[in-house]
Amino acid sequence: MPQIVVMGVSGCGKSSVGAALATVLSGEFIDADDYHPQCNIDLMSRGTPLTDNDRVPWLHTLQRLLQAHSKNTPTHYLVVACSALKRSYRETLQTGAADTLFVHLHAPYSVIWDRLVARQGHFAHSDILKSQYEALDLDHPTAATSTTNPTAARDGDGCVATCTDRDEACTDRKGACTDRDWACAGPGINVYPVDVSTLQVCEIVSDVGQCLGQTYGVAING
Ligand SMILES: Nc1ncnc2c1ncn2[C@@H]1O[C@H](COP(=O)(O)OP(=O)(O)O)[C@@H](O)[C@H]1O
Ligand SMILES: O=C(O)[C@H](O)[C@@H](O)[C@H](O)[C@H](O)COP(=O)(O)O
Repeated sequence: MPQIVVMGVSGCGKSSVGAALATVLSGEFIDADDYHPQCNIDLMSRGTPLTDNDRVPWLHTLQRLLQAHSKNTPTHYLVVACSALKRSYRETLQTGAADTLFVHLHAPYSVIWDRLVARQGHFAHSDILKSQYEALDLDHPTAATSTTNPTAARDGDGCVATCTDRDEACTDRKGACTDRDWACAGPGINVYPVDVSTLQVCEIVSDVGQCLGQTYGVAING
């Protein structure tokens, strides 16, 4: 069974969805938040965004975990909640774990902002959210494009450039690629976009779980 990385900006629901998805898949769950060095936690607690350099050791730790899982041809899924904001980060995570799939939880800025402000007991300060959207480097289409966020708006246009490629690239894995299937975000990177604006966690898990079930022929629990 492959590795599933649940990705997106801080507050999009990675931990909630990732943990629930691992449960219905009878898989293992890892929260990338638990692998940040203390210096990164200190920065984010103060509302200071991480840089590429800050993220490198953290991403390599996660990459080793994904690689170890992939190499052992496991009989269970590994679900990792990790922001994976940039394409280069996703490529790092997939190094040595080419069968890793990504589920991108996305919503307009205002939706996520409200959730972050309401969230209790997390080290990340809501002030990092703007930088998270700015860092988000998407190369796959998403339905939601926020009018308040120029990065997201640009991604909507980016769909035109990527749709043709992803149709072909998906053929290897599934033989077909529709908007409801795993979208290919470039060679070797498969992304499944989910608009989390209105869906509850259980609905998101059901949606992703069904897609996985169709792709891998494995029934999900619940
Ligand atoms: N689909 C959803 N609908 C409503 N609230 C959600 C949803 N997913 C997560 N939340 C809430 O939003 C907040 C952020 O979710 P969390 O899982 O911590 O996100 P992340 O791990 O991406 O930072 C939490 O308070 C969580 O309960
Ligand atoms: O790359 C980063 O800047 C961080 O990893 C960030 O994306 C992540 O989201 C934080 O760890 C906050 O944690 P939550 O995403 O759980 O809010």
